[in-house]
Amino acid sequence: MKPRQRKQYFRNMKRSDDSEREKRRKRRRLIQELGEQRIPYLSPADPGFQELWDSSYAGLALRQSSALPDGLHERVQSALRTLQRRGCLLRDLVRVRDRDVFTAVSRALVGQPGYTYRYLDTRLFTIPWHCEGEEGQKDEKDKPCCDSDLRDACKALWELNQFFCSDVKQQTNARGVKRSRSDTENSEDTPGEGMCEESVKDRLLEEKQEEEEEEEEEEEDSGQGCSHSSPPSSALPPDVAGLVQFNITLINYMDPIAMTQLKEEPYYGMGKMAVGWHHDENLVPLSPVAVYSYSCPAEPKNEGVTEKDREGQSKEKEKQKETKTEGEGTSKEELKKEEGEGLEKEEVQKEKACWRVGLKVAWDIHTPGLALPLQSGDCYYMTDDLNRTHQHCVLAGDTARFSSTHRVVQCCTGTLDYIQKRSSEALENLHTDPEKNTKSLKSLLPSTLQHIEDIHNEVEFEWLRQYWFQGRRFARFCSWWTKPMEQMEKDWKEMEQMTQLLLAVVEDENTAQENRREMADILLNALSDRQQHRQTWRDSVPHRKLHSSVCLQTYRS
Ligand SMILES: O=C(O)CCC(=O)C(=O)O
Ligand SMILES: [Fe+2]
Repeated sequence: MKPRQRKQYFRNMKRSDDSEREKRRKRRRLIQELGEQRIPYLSPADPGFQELWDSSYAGLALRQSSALPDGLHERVQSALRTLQRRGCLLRDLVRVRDRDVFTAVSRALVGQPGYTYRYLDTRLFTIPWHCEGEEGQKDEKDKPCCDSDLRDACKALWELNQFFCSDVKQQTNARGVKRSRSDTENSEDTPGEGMCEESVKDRLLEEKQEEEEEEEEEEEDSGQGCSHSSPPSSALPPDVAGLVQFNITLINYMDPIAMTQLKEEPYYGMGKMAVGWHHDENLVPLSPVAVYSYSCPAEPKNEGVTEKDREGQSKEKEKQKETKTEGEGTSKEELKKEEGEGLEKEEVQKEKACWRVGLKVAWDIHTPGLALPLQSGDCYYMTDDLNRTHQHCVLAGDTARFSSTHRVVQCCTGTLDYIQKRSSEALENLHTDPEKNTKSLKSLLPSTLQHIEDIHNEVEFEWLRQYWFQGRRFARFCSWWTKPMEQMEKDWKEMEQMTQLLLAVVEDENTAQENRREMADILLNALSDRQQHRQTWRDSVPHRKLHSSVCLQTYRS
């Protein structure tokens, strides 16, 4: 295991409960002291919105639904509904601030066969998408891994992905030209700068944000950091061939009627959040993200409730209006003023009925935030270094909504291909005597032994355990991962044997004293690391069991 990975594995455990408690206490105090203060944010109806976008959010591009061919909308929307109907979308159990929490949105990962995406300590496994003309990905028995319904759905998402690959590139090029022209014409004034006066409260706010971001950044730093000495091809800039190569899409779905516990956006007062402030993790540096947004009526079971609720709400509003205008002793001016305020409120209400993406500059409380409403079928792109320098959140509207978020994931340690190669590297050190049917270790070189134990941990914690709890949930409708993961479990069992063999060597008094000590050190380190990490998994097993309703195989641990 690379030192960095090791650090990541045990990061959570090293933090003492005390410091966690202290942090929580501090956060609560800051929120209290902040009171009602909010940082301004702009929406399209606000003056200065476009200027703010151009100056502080230039990496963001909106593609209205009309930019996509009609047929594509139909196929993609039907695909998203299929994923939902087939039960492929599930709330993820992720780790935030040392706690296991469910995401408010339900998700599925679709993408290149054999790819995974790791976020917030959870590794998702792709449902493979299918390219044009291809019969579909086959599993090991040469059978299609999904039925035709799902195959078509994944194909539509692949088609959308193709569209994004070329369109993002064009958009970026076009904007680049526009920007380099305007750079020479415009001054560098940032509208809105100084809008928020410095005060003690600002300072507190800043501290609060920094603290939260620190945690988010830390998450971002986790996972598949590619620290290989020579960069693998996947770490190269994403558009070396002149084309952006999105390799996966993370699908999101949420029906706000069914989710009553949504958090309020805390800094700007933007409204209820379906996804809190974050940077997207584990992407190739500077690669873009393309998002398709589809707001739709809620699923049939919820539809009645939704309609009824809305009807009720608007009747209530009407009633309130009536009583007010009829109110005696109200002067004309007062009426006008109230009407004006009412309009303003209604605008805000209308705006909040729509799903929006929120953006803010990271580490900054002076630049106003940006809230961009998304009509059904609209897309937006986050390009250049927007994802690094800014954070985004998703603000829930009134209807249910899907999004398909296309990314270029850092895949140097995240593909099946990669981990299979690592496994074989480790197993090369196992020698089987065909006659006596006994096994032994070929090399006892400390660096080799260390390398093998690292792989052993990686296979167990980054893949097998993740798969049993997260990936296996879709085995009932897609068999792509079933066989390779069974094989991986077999490999892992051999690695367990190798650890036993090493233990025997260390315990054998005939082994040279000097080597024995060194080997014992390596073994002890590896085993205590493994032990700690298994404990962490054991601690979160009850939640994960509930979540996946998958009975864990009697898994040795
Ligand atoms: O749904 C969206 O618009 C974006 C979702 C998002 O930020 C994410 O999945 O990381
Ligand atoms: Fe995101």
